[in-house]
Amino acid sequence: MSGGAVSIHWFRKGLRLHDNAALLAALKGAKQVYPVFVLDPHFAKPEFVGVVRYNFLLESLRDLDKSLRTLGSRLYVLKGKPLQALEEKFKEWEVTRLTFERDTEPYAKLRDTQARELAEKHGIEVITTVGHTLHDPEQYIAKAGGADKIPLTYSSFGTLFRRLGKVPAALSAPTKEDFPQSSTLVRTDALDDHRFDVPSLKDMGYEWNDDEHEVRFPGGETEALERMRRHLQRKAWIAHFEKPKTSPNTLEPSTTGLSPYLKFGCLSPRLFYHELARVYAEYRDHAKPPVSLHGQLLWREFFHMCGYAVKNFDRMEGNRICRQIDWDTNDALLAAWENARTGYPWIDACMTQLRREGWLHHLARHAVACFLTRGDLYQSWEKGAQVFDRLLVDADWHLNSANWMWLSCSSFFYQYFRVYSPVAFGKKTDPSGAYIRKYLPQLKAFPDKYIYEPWKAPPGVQRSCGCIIGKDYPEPIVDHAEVSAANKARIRACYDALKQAEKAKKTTTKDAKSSGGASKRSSAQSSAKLKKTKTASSKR
Ligand SMILES: Cc1cc2nc3c(=O)[nH]c(=O)nc-3n(C[C@H](O)[C@H](O)[C@H](O)COP(=O)(O)OP(=O)(O)OC[C@H]3O[C@@H](n4cnc5c(N)ncnc54)[C@H](O)[C@@H]3O)c2cc1C
Repeated sequence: MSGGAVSIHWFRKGLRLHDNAALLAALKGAKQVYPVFVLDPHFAKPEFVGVVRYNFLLESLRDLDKSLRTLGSRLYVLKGKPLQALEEKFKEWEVTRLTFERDTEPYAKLRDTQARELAEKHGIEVITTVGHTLHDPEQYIAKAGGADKIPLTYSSFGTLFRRLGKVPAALSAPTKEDFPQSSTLVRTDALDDHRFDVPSLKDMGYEWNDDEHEVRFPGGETEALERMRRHLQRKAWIAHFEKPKTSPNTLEPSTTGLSPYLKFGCLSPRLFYHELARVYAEYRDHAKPPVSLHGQLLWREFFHMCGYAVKNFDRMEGNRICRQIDWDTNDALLAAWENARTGYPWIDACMTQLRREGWLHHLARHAVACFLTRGDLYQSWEKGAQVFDRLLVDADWHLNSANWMWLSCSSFFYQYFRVYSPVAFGKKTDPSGAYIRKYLPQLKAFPDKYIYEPWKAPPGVQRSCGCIIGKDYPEPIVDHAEVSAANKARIRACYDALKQAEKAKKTTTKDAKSSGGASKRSSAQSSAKLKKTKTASSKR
């Protein structure tokens, strides 16, 4: 074949054709383009990635393949370790250009550096772009003056965000015409080569059980765009959306439900941002951050920046912004929480929805995260984040870690004395417990009066409801009033100890300075720093 590049566009996140700068770079002046996704069987394990999310991924790949075929191309799904799989194809396909969207998680950053080195060793040009966030996380850091100077409150992040200027416009998807000589881009035999087809769940070692799981969010760009457009048609709803006013226990999501699509990049955050702006332009009194939908995208942006800039963001140790708290370790309590066996119907219904659908409303996430950590069970937020990371269809390393730190009062939010009640919280928006009745059918016959506290129902009522507490459904695993009071005292003691340590450090530094030898070493304990920071808004 004569002149022009032979490109691999490597899809990882960014599973879309619209607003895909790296894909467009692959197409530019190319004589051949291979859109590739590498499935690493190492991660295709229910203990790492739950079946609901894996199914979403495969559906998204199928959708991508279908869309590419309408352009005369296809998706090439390779299996194996990404670097090995790519290197094989570099040689076989005589590749001259590799393009991909930059990824910001620690594992992905290392993988991408190695991929770049490997490609360059083969003399392959590498083009990377940013498309998973509104702005490049590097730009925030540069503007802030370094990774250790990034803002750690939402309001100061808002200032930094504005200093970066306009959010870049979303790019259009390539059309058939953008694929130069599209009919020759892909050898026709490759279109029928089933070696590269998207595998089934079963092929990847997963079992789907209709009794246990439900597809609430079908994967793919097509579905993402349709969902976004459906929401955008409800202009007044978009314009006046205020997150704290949405309900955590409606039977259909009361928020957009776009998180799985943003997580996998089936939907460009820039496209969503600009589409929202068009609606806002029609309403003078539209809602504003932090509670508006733009505000939600800014939370996403803020936490992505933090996760990118702060080392060990997904753990307590060595994480400079995470307060060190003396969490307990009790596997039985953790298992009861994870398996919806706490005896608190509101908490157990949420955990059932999570396992079944891979999704929970934000405030339901608040409720179960608070319950596991500072509220009731006093287990480490890291353990809870790991469970979420496995079960959520929208599991996102940055957002999950950040929100768990928030809810456990380890970072961003410090009002440890404000604890959610596992009884009263859900009742506020769903007094008759329709949500509990859906996810915990064993309780469905209980009168409204007892649905949040079935252990209070007299034995005769329990018998007539066909559910004996302690036999058919657990007794409450802890006494909320008792443990939450004790936990508040424990967190307060941790905060006080950290304050003392900070004070002592300051005195030592002052003494060292006055004796002429100021220590510049910033200890890992600066993670415990108790600056009088303005508490970030709890309205989100
Ligand atoms: C303990 C805990 C863990 C969480 N883990 C994740 C996670 O792994 N992945 C994830 O996408 N979200 C996570 N969230 C944030 C939030 O709950 C979800 O983004 C939201 O519920 C998704 O529903 P939605 O798309 O309808 O949100 P909408 O309210 O419609 O918001 C639109 C988009 O804004 C972003 N967004 C909204 N709220 C937040 C937030 N608090 N932080 C960051 N971004 C936000 C999401 O991308 C969301 O899709 C977590 C929250 C908590 C409390």
